Amino acid sequence: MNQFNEPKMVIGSEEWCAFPSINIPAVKARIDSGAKTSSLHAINIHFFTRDGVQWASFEVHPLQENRKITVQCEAPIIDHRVVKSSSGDKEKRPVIRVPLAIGEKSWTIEVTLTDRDSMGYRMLLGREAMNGRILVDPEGSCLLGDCCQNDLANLYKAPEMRTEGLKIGLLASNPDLYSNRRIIEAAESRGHEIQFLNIKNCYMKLDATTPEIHYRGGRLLNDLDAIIPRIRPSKTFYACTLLRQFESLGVYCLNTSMAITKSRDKLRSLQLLLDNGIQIPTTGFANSPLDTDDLINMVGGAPLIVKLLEGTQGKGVVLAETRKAADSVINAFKSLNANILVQEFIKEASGKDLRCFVIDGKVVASIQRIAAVGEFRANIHLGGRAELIKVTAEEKRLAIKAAKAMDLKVAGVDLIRSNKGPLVLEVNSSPGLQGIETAANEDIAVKMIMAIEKQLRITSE
Ligand SMILES: Nc1ncnc2c1ncn2[C@@H]1O[C@H](COP(=O)(O)OP(=O)(O)OP(=O)(O)O)[C@@H](O)[C@H]1O
Ligand SMILES: [Mg+2]
Ligand SMILES: [Mg+2]
Repeated sequence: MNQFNEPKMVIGSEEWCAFPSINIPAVKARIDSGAKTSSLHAINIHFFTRDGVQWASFEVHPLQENRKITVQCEAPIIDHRVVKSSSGDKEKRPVIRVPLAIGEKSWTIEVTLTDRDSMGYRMLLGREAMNGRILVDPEGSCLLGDCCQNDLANLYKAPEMRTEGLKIGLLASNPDLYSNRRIIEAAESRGHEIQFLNIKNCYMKLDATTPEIHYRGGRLLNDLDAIIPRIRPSKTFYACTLLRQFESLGVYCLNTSMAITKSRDKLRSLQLLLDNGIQIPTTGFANSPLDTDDLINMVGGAPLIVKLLEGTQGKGVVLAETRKAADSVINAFKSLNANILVQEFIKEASGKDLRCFVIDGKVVASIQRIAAVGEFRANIHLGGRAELIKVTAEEKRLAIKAAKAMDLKVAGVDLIRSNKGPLVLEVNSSPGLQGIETAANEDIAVKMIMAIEKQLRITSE
């Protein structure tokens, strides 16, 4: 018996509960008597005043691994508390007081609001909320009843739970490109509705309460489930701004703005690769032509590679065979105010490199690119040819690690085989499909669509 003159309820280590007053009919909570406070996954928290009291509006994705179902909530804020998370980080969080429904019972508890997206559970029930009412059987799970997919579909309205029939936007510049045509085909073949969104025709309204994205002519782009960004380098800045807007509207972006920004900055991405223990060719970078001499020494002298930071398709990559040539090329670029990096030349690669296509932490296809005769750059656009290759386990691991270092869900990782082992040259966030689909005979576009389906699927686990 407890102070309420009722027997205590026995619950397991995870249970379904609900917050009816904020329209959350079901959320699976991790029961953790080791934690003092309870917390609920909340994003886009905005504070406002109502009748002289501080309130917050926030969004909850109540189901694990599902960002598609969003509940819009509002509640008065009773406090802001510093909470130490399980990882030891301190965070100041708003606190709300809401009735918790669990099993047949309901009582009011205090809950802190925080972004728990990276955690397994959308809610954590701590001991303060359980005091006097609950006994925990750590071996048990969902002792008060489980919720199956059907229950959840009913609770959160069935049409929103489908993983077919997603509305996908392909954010790119040219609908006729092979890669874009293939992505559109693949999405349609899997029963989704996909629309081509030309980056230059999208514009946005920044506003705390009603942020929006419009398409030329005024059409509101507000009901998309996912965006596939395919962004050419020259459009990175504007397209990433658009992507951030989509992200803040809760639209799932196959590659995030943050990941694309990281990988597009050649120097930053090389630094990030090194930070993650990934080998790259020795690289030098300097601001002033006065340091050219030492810069050349740093990468082991000539022959060496000079790369324009904004280059792509191999266009800004130059091989300087002698020290004199290196010196003049570097100084010529500098005098044009071009940003360059200088890199050790991996001669033993003999004009070959590897492209590993990574989707969702797996290498789905790999090709070897072989430079045209008399050329050291293996780019297909420069006459290189692609052939299927079986990459080693180490190379696969390296490619996966490199994509992860950039947080890219979809990445084309370029590797080069050196005497020191495989080195990463770069990580591309919008890797082309033509060369690799043809050589590897794989439907990579469909795999990209399936990664979205997986992300937006509903799980009751
Ligand atoms: N340090 C190096 N040593 C030897 N060869 C290199 C080196 N760096 C680049 N290359 C060759 O030049 C090609 C182009 O270089 P890189 O990939 O860095 O440039 P890019 O312009 O970004 O090309 P893209 O983004 O289209 O793949 C590589 O695919 C590789 O074949
Ligand atoms: Mg590149
Ligand atoms: Mg490349």
